[in-house]
Amino acid sequence: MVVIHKNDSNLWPPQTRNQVLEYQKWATPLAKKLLEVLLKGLNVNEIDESLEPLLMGTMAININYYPPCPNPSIAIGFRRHCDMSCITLLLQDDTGGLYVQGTKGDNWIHVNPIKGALAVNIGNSLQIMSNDRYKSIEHCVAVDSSRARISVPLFVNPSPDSVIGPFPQILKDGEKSMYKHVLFSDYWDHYFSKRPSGKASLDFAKI
Ligand SMILES: O=C(O)CCC(=O)C(=O)O
Ligand SMILES: [Fe+2]
Repeated sequence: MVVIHKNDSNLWPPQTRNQVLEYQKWATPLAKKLLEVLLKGLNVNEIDESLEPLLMGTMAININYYPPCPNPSIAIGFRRHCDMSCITLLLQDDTGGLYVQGTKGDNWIHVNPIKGALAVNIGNSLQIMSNDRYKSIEHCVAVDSSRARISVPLFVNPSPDSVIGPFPQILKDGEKSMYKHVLFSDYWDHYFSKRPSGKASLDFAKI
């Protein structure tokens, strides 16, 4: 697994660096457009220079490889979790194996791979900023007994020095804030040190 953000593109092995950077370049305006559509629903009409670091200040791309597993019933490819991002654009091959939690929280739904399509997940940061109007999606990955799988998530994250909390536009009419304002890098450190399962990863910011 390799992580890329603004200034560390040199960490990518030369064999994949150009393709990864090209993909990131292609996906950035798409991510912005998707965020703009989502933010319109929160009465935020434009992602201007002041909002850009908050919503998409850090882009990270992972390449996940899941080898075939002889006994999938006792193994997991990726444990249940919510991403820390605002949104995640997920490219997957045709093996399948990604499951998302249904809205009632009691059933797993398989995300069938569709050629040429990206799955778009809401992450914890957008749930916090939207004061729960948008819900981060809990997901996990099962392994296959005979086929390998590759997925390429692009995480659209706040910059580490962003302070995230519900947008003032949402709270202006007296709506109760569900979250405190937290420094994204503190939240990130907590998430990766404790690895909280599923939706419990929102507790750090909950009031
Ligand atoms: O492999 C996948 O489809 C999902 C991977 C994932 O959830 C992640 O990297 O956060
Ligand atoms: Fe994920």
